[in-house]
Amino acid sequence: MAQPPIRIVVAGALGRMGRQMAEAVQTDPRLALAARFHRPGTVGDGLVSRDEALATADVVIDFSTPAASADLARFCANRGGPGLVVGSTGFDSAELADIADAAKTIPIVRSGSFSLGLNMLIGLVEQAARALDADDWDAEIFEAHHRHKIDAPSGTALMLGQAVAGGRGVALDAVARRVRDGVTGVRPPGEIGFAVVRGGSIVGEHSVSFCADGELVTLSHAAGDRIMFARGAIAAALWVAGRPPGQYDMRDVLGLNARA
Ligand SMILES: NC(=O)C1=CN([C@@H]2O[C@H](COP(=O)(O)OP(=O)(O)OC[C@H]3O[C@@H](n4cnc5c(N)ncnc54)[C@H](OP(=O)(O)O)[C@@H]3O)[C@@H](O)[C@H]2O)C=CC1
Ligand SMILES: O=C(O)C1=N[C@H](C(=O)O)C[C@H](O)C1
Repeated sequence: MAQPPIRIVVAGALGRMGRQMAEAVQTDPRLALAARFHRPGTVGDGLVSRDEALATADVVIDFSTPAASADLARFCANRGGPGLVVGSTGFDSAELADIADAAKTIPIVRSGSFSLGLNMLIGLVEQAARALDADDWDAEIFEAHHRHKIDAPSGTALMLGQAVAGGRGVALDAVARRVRDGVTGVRPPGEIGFAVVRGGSIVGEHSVSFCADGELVTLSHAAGDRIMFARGAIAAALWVAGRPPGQYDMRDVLGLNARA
């Protein structure tokens, strides 16, 4: 017998990704767009309040802001559901702790990128970082995005940084150089550098370069259309519906994480 469609609620509904998500959900026969909500007080014209929306949901897909996503995760955990797919980026440590806490009660898939290609690249970056000695190969991460993006480095760049750090067996926070300006001194070995461009309508470009004396290895990804983030988030929503509580990422959804 055919499965009933999974009921999706879209949060941050008037944003770039919120609009893209609603469109993608509506055209997917496995899903029903149950409701959309935006900021508190923004109702009408197809938007309902958060409380009303959540009452209709199997899964909420949320691309909004770090503060709004952390608040939503707390709220969903307190009411015992629904499960969440969180795409927002730029979280501080308190917001991340709130999400981790909520994931003790509800299932949450959170990723800085819902792109299939980018999540595959993460594994290649980790493998390269493991193989290339950090004393000889300087790791530099580049990202470019549209002029409206408000956080930096991007969530994806930080995921790539985590992959380099993981491959090297170090903590990213201990070796990340997120900004350079002025007389910065000689580059210390083992540092993981970040460079950021903001301009125009660039959807998202990322690369990781390993730079040695006389040679350079670069692994890169370019996003040409936001629709593929929306498709990845849909895959995550289908995967997370009915899962036990826990914090998952897109590599879990794609079966790319080895979990005990
Ligand atoms: N993980 C991934 O694959 C991807 C992640 N992203 C991330 O998703 C997030 C959103 O990106 P994008 O759509 O481009 O940004 P937008 O600014 O276009 O959209 C975010 C929306 O969230 C709304 N919002 C703010 N507070 C609340 C709230 N309390 N409740 C509900 N909605 C709220 C904003 O409203 P208002 O306009 O009124 O401020 C805004 O419309 C960013 O963090 C971005 O980095 C983006 C693409 C892919
Ligand atoms: O804000 C964006 O647009 C994007 N944000 C995500 C990030 O911070 O990495 C993903 C994607 O690159 C687009």
